[in-house]
Amino acid sequence: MTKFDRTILNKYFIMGSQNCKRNPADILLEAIEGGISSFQFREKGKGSLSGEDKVNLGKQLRRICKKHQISFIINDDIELAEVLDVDGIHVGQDDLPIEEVRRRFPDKFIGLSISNQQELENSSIALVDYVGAGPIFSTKTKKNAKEAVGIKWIQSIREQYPLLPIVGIGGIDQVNAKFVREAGADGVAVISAITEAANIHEAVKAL
Ligand SMILES: Cc1ncc(COP(=O)(O)OP(=O)(O)O)c(N)n1
Ligand SMILES: Cc1ncsc1CCOP(=O)(O)O
Ligand SMILES: [Mg+2]
Repeated sequence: MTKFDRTILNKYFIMGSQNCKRNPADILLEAIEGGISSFQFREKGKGSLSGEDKVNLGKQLRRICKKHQISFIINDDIELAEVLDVDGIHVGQDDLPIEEVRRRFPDKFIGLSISNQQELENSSIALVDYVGAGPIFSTKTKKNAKEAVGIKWIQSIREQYPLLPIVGIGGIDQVNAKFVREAGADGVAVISAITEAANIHEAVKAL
């Protein structure tokens, strides 16, 4: 049983090998040293690994997170959630329905992507531990990402759900992160602001 604590959303690092110009394990270690609060393994999109290679990388990154007591969240891949004994699972609107994820994983924490009011109204928010709100700003990292919704989307969710843990995602960097938090988010979820940084320790600290 992994107890969910909203502070893990503070600096939520997301990465797969397709985001890395060098060894993913080294990047994750440096990000942990810099002060990330959680990690999502998102092996997805052009250049990503599959099959045994994906599992092996997942195991390596899982071990690193366990050693440093950093929450490990799997993106989309329910089968790998079991193999890697993850702490949490993140799914979006086009993934396995949240009711099914909760039924299969009563004791893990679950995050759900919410990009607009319709998705918010049609989702069983009571079943999730947190929501990923975005894309807040435009992103070059995810092809076919939805339209950027701006920080007003965070304000809107916060008004409707005063206690719901929220993490902003999409185009967030060291300059705009503070606006996301000021709008009511518990934290920021980032890929390129860390993976593309020349100095990963400094990049995480500055978020
Ligand atoms: C924290 C967080 N928020 C949102 C997402 C996006 O999830 P989804 O909409 O399912 O898109 P993919 O990441 O699966 O391409 C996320 N991964 N993490
Ligand atoms: C996975 C995902 N979901 C919405 S935007 C996004 C990509 C975020 O990447 P970046 O932090 O580099 O904009
Ligand atoms: Mg998904």
